[in-house]
Amino acid sequence: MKLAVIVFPGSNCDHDLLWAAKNIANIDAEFVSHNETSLDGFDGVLLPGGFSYGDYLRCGAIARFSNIMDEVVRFAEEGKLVFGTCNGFQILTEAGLLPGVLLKNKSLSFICKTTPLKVVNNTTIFTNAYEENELIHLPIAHGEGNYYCDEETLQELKDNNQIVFTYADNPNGSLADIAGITNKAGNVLGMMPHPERAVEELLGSEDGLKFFTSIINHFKEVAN
Ligand SMILES: NC(=O)CC[C@H](N)C(=O)O
Repeated sequence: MKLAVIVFPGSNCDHDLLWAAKNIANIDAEFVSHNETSLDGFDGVLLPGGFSYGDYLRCGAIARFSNIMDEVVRFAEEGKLVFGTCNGFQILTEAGLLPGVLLKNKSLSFICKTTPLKVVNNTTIFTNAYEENELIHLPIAHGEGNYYCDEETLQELKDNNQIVFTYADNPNGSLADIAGITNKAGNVLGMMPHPERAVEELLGSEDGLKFFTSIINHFKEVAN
């Protein structure tokens, strides 16, 4: 099993994501430039946080047209693992791979802190190692993390069990306290918090480790 970590101009969590996957969780992973046109040889793709293209127009709005995104769309459609954290989540919504949008935080300020979250769906390929409703602590660092969608979409998210993480203490005004959602098929996850920044005691929390363990569990299951 091998994962690609996409590097966009302005990504700043790409090294954190590769470090967490490769050096901490022992998942084979490699950087892939946004300019590449193929993800052959990879089983899943991770979109890191950052300020791709300087957040111009809207966060993720330009990155969504990168060469590699056709392959990310293909992975999503083929049911392969696709994950985006923070700016990665914004790119996934801009690409139409996840419903809704990320608006400016209600406070209009950039928020950088560790925040409590609830794992409301532990049946996904990204969260199977967590307990249902487990309370975890992960860092957030964003200016535009205020999730919004229309009522019909929210109902669909609820009906299909697509809401995966909710904030226990809503920091940014997100609708229904949403911190992370999947697509309908469950193979694409976007979340504003950073599991990759919480994988070592040194970082203040190890609560992100089970995110990577979940992915390993999933691939073990697929292999059997
Ligand atoms: N850490 C990040 O990925 C930040 C995402 C985006 N630049 C924002 O401020 O919302």
